[in-house]
Amino acid sequence: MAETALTLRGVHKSFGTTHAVRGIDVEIGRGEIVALLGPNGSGKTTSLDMALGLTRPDEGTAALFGAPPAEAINRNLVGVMLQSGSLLRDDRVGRILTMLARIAGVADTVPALAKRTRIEDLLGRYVRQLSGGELQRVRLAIALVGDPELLILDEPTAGMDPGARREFWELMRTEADTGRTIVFATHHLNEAELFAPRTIVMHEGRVVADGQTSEVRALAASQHLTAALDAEDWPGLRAELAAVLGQSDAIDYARGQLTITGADLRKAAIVVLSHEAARAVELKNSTLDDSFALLTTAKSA
Ligand SMILES: Nc1ncnc2c1ncn2[C@@H]1O[C@H](COP(=O)(O)OP(=O)(O)OP(=O)(O)O)[C@@H](O)[C@H]1O
Repeated sequence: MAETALTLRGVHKSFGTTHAVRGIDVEIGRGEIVALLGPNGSGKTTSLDMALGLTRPDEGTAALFGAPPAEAINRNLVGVMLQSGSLLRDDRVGRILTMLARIAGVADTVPALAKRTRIEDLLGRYVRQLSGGELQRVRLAIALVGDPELLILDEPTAGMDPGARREFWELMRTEADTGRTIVFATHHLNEAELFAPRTIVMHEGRVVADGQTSEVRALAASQHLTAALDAEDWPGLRAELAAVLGQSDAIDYARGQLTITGADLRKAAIVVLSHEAARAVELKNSTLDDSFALLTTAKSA
């Protein structure tokens, strides 16, 4: 079998006037765990749908294990947990799983699968009786029915509280340890950091970063420097700062408050600290979400 689990080559997709995916190239090797990160509407779902053959690209090609997506899916190589697609509310969890396992020819594996995904006590429940977190665990079990090589998850923890989210990633860790390839879309940088060695960042239909999650994180790392300053002191300090700030650093002064954002503001901090008029000087590292915003806006500018 091909060493590459998922390939998107030069894919574009438009919906009417919305150019949702603008020529992306992605190759994911077997056994990799990859986070697909991006804000709402950045093209994550459309890209995964194209990889799965659910949406046809306007241009470019998609392949799973070197073959057309439908072929890999028919061979039970792929398990999916999509945002769309609901389960029959008036059916019992156990019946749904058994039915799907029978179709896949693995009916005898349901008890072990239920144990692994911690849904044993849910098997007798109706789908309509499940909480959001329970439903997602059931959907994960369904994705795992055919013991797929590749697991594709589109925002699997959407709507979960922090406890359910933590439990979900614990389950996923067990699945990852079996050597499965896992690709998941998320809005949460911390999920990428905790779980995926590789992160692909999408913004406005393009890949704006692709690499080791720690590198992507470092690329986006930023600092914020804030200080209080009277308006008459601002021109003098601005002149001093001009000598130490880089082109990509953003500087703003309004209503007595100075704010600077940049990758490394240590020199600027020394300048501001040594300026007598500046008060309440603070230098902070950005939060993960700040970094993400900086990364995506910087690339689209
Ligand atoms: N079937 C569709 N018809 C019309 N527009 C669509 C359709 N599917 C997606 N779009 C548009 O394409 C763009 C990309 O959407 P997509 O769902 O791929 O983004 P996303 O990154 O997965 O977003 P989210 O994080 O909100 O799920 C958006 O502007 C969206 O409104």
